Amino acid sequence: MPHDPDPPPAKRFKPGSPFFRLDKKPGMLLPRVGHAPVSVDAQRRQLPIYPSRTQVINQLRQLHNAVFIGETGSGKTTQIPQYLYEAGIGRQGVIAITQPRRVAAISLAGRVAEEKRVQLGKLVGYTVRFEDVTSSETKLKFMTDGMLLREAIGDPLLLRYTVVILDEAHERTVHTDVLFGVVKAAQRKRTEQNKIPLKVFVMSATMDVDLFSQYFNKSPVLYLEGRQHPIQIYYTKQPQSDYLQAALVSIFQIHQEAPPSHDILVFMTGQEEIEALARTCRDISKHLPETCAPMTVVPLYASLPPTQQLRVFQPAPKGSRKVILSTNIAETSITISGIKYVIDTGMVKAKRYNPESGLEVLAVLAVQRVSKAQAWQRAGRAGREDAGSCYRLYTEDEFDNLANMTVPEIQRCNLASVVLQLLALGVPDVLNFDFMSKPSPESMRTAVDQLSILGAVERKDDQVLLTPMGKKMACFPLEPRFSKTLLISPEFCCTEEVLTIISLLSVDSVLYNPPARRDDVLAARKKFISSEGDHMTLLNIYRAFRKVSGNKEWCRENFVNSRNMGLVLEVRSQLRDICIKLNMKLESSLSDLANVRRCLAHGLFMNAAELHLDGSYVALDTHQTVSIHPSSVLFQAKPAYVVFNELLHTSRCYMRDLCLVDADWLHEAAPEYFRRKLRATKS
Ligand SMILES: Nc1ncnc2c1ncn2[C@@H]1O[C@H](COP(=O)(O)OP(=O)(O)OP(=O)(O)O)[C@@H](O)[C@H]1O
Repeated sequence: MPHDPDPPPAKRFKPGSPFFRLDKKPGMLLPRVGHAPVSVDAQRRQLPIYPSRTQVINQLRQLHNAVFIGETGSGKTTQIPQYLYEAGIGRQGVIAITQPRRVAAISLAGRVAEEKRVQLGKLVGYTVRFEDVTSSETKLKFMTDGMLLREAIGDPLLLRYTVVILDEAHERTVHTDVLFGVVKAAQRKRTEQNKIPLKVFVMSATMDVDLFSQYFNKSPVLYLEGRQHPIQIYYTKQPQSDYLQAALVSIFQIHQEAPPSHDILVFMTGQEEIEALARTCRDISKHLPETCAPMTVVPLYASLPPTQQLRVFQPAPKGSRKVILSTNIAETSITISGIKYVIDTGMVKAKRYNPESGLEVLAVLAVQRVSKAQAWQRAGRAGREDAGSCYRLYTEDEFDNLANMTVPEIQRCNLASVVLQLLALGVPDVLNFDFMSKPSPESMRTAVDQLSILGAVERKDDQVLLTPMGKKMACFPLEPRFSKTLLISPEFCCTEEVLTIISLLSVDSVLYNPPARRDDVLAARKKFISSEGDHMTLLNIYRAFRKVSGNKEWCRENFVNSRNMGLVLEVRSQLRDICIKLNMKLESSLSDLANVRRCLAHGLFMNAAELHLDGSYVALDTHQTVSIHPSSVLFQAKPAYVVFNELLHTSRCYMRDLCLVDADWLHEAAPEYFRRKLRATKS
C-alpha cells in the first residue's frame, strides 16, 4: 500500500528504572514578575508588556513600520492589537493579525474576545481556511497568513485593513514570506495613491531583527522587556540515540513525580509517530500503581480535523494529567492552560528541497533537527500561567550546534505554487519579486518552466503571464499539477474520481498499519487492491467506505483511519465547490478506470518513470534512477510506465503512490516536453 508502515513503537518503559537523568542545569529564560494572576483584567495588567503600554501606544501611533521583539508570553500577540484598538489607532478599518497556523488564530481570537468581554465573531473574530467567524462589526481579525494572501488576490491594496500585524514572523513559511512582499507593496502603493496609509508591524520572540528591519523600510526595532514566569531549561547529559524512547521515559518520570494538575506538552515530528506513542502511553498508564494519577493523552497534528485539534485546550478530567503529543503546530503563539512541562525531542519533520538531485518537481519531507529559534519557542509554551520547565532531549552542546534560525521555506521548496500565486495576485515581474530572502534565480526559472509546461503561464516580451488555464489553476488550494489534473478531468469524464483521488492524497494517510497485525492488515486490504496501482486502490477503499456510510466498525475491521477519511470528505467537498464555481462538468467514469489513469497521466506526466531492462526505473524528467516503494501495490508487478505522486529519499530514491499508465498517454499529454527530454538524453 502507498503508505509507510508505522515506525517501530517506542520500546517498553520499565517504571522505576529511569533511562537517563535530566541534568539539573537551568537555561536562560528568566522571570520578571512573580505571581499567578486572578481575573482576566488582572492577568492583563500583570503581563510584562503592561508597564510599557503608554510608550507602546505612542510608538504605534507615530510609526508606520515597526519590528517588535519580546519574550514568549510577554503579551505581544494578545495585547498589541487591543492597545491599537483602545487607543483608536486604525479604527477606520480592520486590524489584521496574521498567524502561520489556524489553531493559533482560532485560540488567540477566543482569548482576546474573552479579555474584551465580547462574543467571538463580533468585535474580535478570526478567518482560517474553511471557516470565517467575523462580521461587519469585526475590528480585530486574527487570520492565517494564507487567508490574508487569498484576500489580496481580490484586493491587492488590502483596503479593508488599516493595520497588518505579521506575528510569529520568524516562522518564515512560504505563505509568510510571500505575504511580507505583498503587504509591503500594498503599503507603498497606498501611500503613492494617497489612500489611507497602512501600518505594518512585525512581531516575534525569536527573529533576526536586522533582516526584518532592513526589509520593512529600515523600521525601528522595539524591544519589549521581561518575562512573566520563569522557565527552567534542562538538557540531557548524553546524546540520545532514540528520541521516542527518551520522550517516553521523560513523560513517565514526570508523571510519577509531579502533581497531576501539571500537564505535559511533548514536541514530536508527525502523525504516525504521535499515534504510536499515544498508544504506548495509554497502555503503560493502565499498568501503573494506583498511587499514580490517570493520564489523558491528546494528540495534535495538522491533519487532525479542526474540532479535534481544539481538544488540547479542554482540561483533562479532574485528577487526571493531560499529556499532549504535538507536532510543531503547537510551537508558536498558543497558550494551553495547565501546561507546566514541555518535552522537546529537538526534531521536526520539514520539507527539504534537493536541487542537486535534479528532482525539482518534488520537495522531500525529512525528519531533522530544529533550529534554536524553534527550541526557544517550544520552551516558551511552558511558563505561561505560572513557572514551568522545559526538558530538552539533547545535550547543551547539541543545542549550541543548532542553526540559529530555520532556513526559510521559500529557499527549500518547489516554487511553482508560489509563482502561480504571485501571478494571480497581479504581481507584474514575478522573477524579480521583492522577497526578504530571495530564492535562487535558477529555482524561480524552473518554477516558471514547470508552469509553462502545465499550460498555466506564457512568456510575452520577457514577461510571464497567466493563461486562462493558469487563472483557473490558481483558484484551487492545491499544487499546480493537481489543479491541472482536476481541470482537465472533464475531458476524460472522470472529475468525481479525480476529486476523490486528489482529496485522498491531500490528507496524511487514510490507512492504519499496526505493525503487530501485519497479516490481518494484508488480508483486509486484499479485496481493495487494484492491479492498476495505488491511486485506484485508494479509490476502491474510498468507494467501499462510502458504501457503508463511513461505518466505524467497518473502518476498524479494514484498518482505515476514519478520522482522516472524514477529512478527505471535507477536502473533497471544498474542491468540488470550486469545480462548480468554475462551471466544470462533474461526471463519473464509474467502472472504467482507464479514463481516470489517462487523466492522471495527463496531469502528472512530469512525475513519470520508465522501466529499464535491468529492472530499475528511470524518472523521465530527470533521468535519475528510482525504485518502487515496497509499500506500493505495484511493487511486484513492475509495469513499463508509471506516474507517481512523490519521491522519498531513504536508502534509495523511492516513488510512492503509483499509477499504471500507457507510454502513449504521456506523449499525447506533453509531446513537446517529451521531445525535449529525448533530445537531452541523446546529447
Ligand atoms: N488562551 C489563553 N488562556 C489563558 N491565558 C492566556 C491565553 N492566551 C494568552 N494567555 C496569557 O497571556 C500571556 C501572553 O500571551 P501572548 O500570546 O500575548 O504572548 P506573546 O508575547 O505573543 O507570546 P508568543 O511569542 O509565545 O506568542 C500568556 O503567557 C498567558 O499568560
